[in-house]
Amino acid sequence: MTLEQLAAIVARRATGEGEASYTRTLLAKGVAKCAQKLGEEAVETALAAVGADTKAVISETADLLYHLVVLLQARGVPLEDVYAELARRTRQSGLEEKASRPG
Ligand SMILES: N=c1c2ncn([C@@H]3O[C@H](COP(=O)(O)OP(=O)(O)OP(=O)(O)O)[C@@H](O)[C@H]3O)c2ncn1[C@@H]1O[C@H](COP(=O)(O)O)[C@@H](O)[C@H]1O
Repeated sequence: MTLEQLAAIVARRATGEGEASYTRTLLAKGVAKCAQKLGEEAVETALAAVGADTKAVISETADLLYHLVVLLQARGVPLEDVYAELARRTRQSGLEEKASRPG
């Protein structure tokens, strides 16, 4: 499952009718609740990262990424815009690398 696939599922949950969905319930609570959940999952991921249980790191990271995608949906920010920002930074750091190389 990629972030794009997850974002597509989350977007469908946001607009779709039908059976109960954790995602739809969370989105209905608004941006502040989604942000709070993201913060909680970030702390849980950080705590897992300094522990010994690698499976916990993976599981908490999956929770974190899911809640990040939900928050972006709640704020109306497309994943593509985040990718574009990452790409912009990559180009910049590439130029800096070249500029700092001797010769
Ligand atoms: N990846 C996830 C995912 N990761 C975590 N979670 C849910 O996130 C919740 C977080 O657990 P917590 O104990 O922190 O939260 P809680 O106490 O239940 O809720 P709060 O009262 O704190 O808000 C759990 O209910 C998890 O099931 C997820 N729920 C959904 N997805 C994806 O979203 C898709 C749509 O899911 P539904 O909206 O449930 O259909 C699924 O097919 C998955 O791909």
